Amino acid sequence: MGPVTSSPTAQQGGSSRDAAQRLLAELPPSPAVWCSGLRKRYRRQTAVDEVSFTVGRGEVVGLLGPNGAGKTSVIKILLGLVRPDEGEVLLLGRPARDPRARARVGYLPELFRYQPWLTAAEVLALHARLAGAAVPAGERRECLALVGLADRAGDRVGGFSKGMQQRLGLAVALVARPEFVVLDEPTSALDPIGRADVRDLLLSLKERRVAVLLNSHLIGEVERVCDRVVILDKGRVAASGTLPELLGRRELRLRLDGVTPEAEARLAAAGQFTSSGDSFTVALPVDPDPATVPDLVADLVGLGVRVHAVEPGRISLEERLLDILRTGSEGDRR
Ligand SMILES: Nc1ncnc2c1ncn2[C@@H]1O[C@H](COP(=O)(O)OP(=O)(O)OP(=O)(O)O)[C@@H](O)[C@H]1O
Repeated sequence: MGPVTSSPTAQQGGSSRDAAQRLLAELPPSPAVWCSGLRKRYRRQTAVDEVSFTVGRGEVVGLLGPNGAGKTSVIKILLGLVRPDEGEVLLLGRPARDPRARARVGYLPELFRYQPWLTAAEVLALHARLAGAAVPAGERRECLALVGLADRAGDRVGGFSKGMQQRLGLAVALVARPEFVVLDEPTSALDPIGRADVRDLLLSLKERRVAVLLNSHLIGEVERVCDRVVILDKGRVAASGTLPELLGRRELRLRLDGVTPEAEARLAAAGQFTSSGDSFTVALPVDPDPATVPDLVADLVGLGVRVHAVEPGRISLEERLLDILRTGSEGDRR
């Protein structure tokens, strides 16, 4: 038999494989999470219903909703801990149950307990090993310092307060250099300083392009750190979008007396309004014409209304959330 030479077809195969690999390398990385059409029922209880959303790389997304809305169920499905009845999940571009994807994900569960006989440093070492990551001891110490537990590294977890255990949980979620971090109520046991620390920590993760999914009932916290919000209600996505998209609606708060039916019609022409006693709130378009407010006030005065106060404002995420949950849907639902 003569020497083995690669045939032109094999060379072509090789070069097209190289070209395909180059093309793949140039593609933007897959999102941290992509999920579509998730459904989960527990007996007669629908916990998750047609849920689809994405968390991009480096994005901080807030998952909001009332008790029982399905937030933890969605998180468990995304992490491959609960199998959905329907729907698909890709975690860092791989199926959620793929250990290679899960090794790159940090998770702080809502309810957790670490082995009380281990020290904080041992818990971190254990979790780094479980994730298959070779994290040097110095880096593990830094991780404890990041959550304010530097001086408790050698203490047994059984003697930790609830807040200290939650701080340790955060360190566990971060120790294996994750690309995606899921935090289920990370500040429920923390004091105000601890909450501020977590806020700084989330901002530093954002800077490092680590994606975060944050489930929290502390709406102000979500409003400060999240790029985007997904609101769940009765297992469904009631609304989602960036904060400017969700809070885009501007409001005008007025204190008026002598409001006649004509004046009410004029208010309604400016935007949908609600009233309580002498307080009127008009929902303005996202980008109102600069003349909208002075024209409205001039017309109201012309109609004999006495204008005591005019206060422009933007609604808070909390108000928007309550609005969405009370009306059960959202006008500009995405
Ligand atoms: N393992 C389970 N077995 C039976 N029902 C479950 C289970 N897990 C969740 N559920 C039900 O699914 C629904 C959604 O629960 P889930 O814990 O996902 O809500 P949540 O939005 O995280 O609530 P909370 O804000 O109170 O933590 C609830 O009605 C709950 O009772």
